[in-house]
Amino acid sequence: MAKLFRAVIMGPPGSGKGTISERIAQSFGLARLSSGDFVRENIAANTDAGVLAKTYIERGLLVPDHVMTRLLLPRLEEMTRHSWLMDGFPRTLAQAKALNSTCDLDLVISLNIPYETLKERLSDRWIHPASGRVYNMGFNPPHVQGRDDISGEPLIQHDDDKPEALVARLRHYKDVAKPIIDLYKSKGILHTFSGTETDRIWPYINSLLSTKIPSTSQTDTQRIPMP
Ligand SMILES: Nc1ncnc2c1ncn2[C@@H]1O[C@H](COP(=O)(O)OP(=O)(O)OP(=O)(O)O)[C@@H](O)[C@H]1O
Ligand SMILES: Nc1nc2c(ncn2[C@H]2C[C@H](O)[C@@H](COP(=O)(O)OP(=O)(O)O)O2)c(=O)[nH]1
Repeated sequence: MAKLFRAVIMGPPGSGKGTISERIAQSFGLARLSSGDFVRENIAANTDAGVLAKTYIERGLLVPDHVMTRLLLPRLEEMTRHSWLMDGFPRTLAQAKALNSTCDLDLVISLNIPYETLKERLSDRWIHPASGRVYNMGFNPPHVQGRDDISGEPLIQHDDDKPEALVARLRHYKDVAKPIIDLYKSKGILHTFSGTETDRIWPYINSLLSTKIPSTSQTDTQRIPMP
């Protein structure tokens, strides 16, 4: 069996984590894991952690570390035979340390995107809440305006994607991400990509991963469902 590969993608809101994760999953056969999807699935399934998480999300807060780790780490432990890419976790140093004690990461991708670019993208971001599919009216519009391509269901916009909420979100990201980035830098696994366009960043990520994942089985591409 090819060596397993574990990676994390980090970046401020709107930096392209979801878009790039999708490309990586498709090109390299990694399972794509999203902490936001896990949270939403747990809320939908009414699990204890989901019920607790909902009380924070409804108030626009991050879910506390102990809830996130309780939710995610058991899932990662089940994935001993999968290569994966995680989007949205860790978001705090405590989460990074908890992840560290569960598995050895091979690589961390950090996206460094200018503020003006983030603002433009997020004001144009529409989401299909059930699947997490993301659209941008300029970059990747849905086939039918306001409707998800696969299900035909309505798309929504998050309140916290509005410009007035964005400054605070970005400041918060910078504060909490810095120690995590420093940690991964010191481990020698951090790779930072800067730019204003995903299509221009992607070839660099693609060629880096081509050197790191020479022969993963291409059969694992999937969004992992809840048990
Ligand atoms: N690692 C985490 N730690 C704490 N809360 C989390 C974490 N991941 C997700 N959440 C909670 O779930 C919500 C949805 O997460 P998700 O990553 O889908 O969206 P987001 O916060 O809008 O991120 P982005 O804009 O960067 O895509 C978050 O706003 C937060 O409340
Ligand atoms: N105009 C433009 N929009 C882009 C580009 N890359 C991604 N987008 C869009 C897709 C989304 O609507 C929005 C944010 O991207 P995302 O992948 O959801 O980011 P993230 O919040 O998961 O980090 O920006 C890009 O390169 N140009």
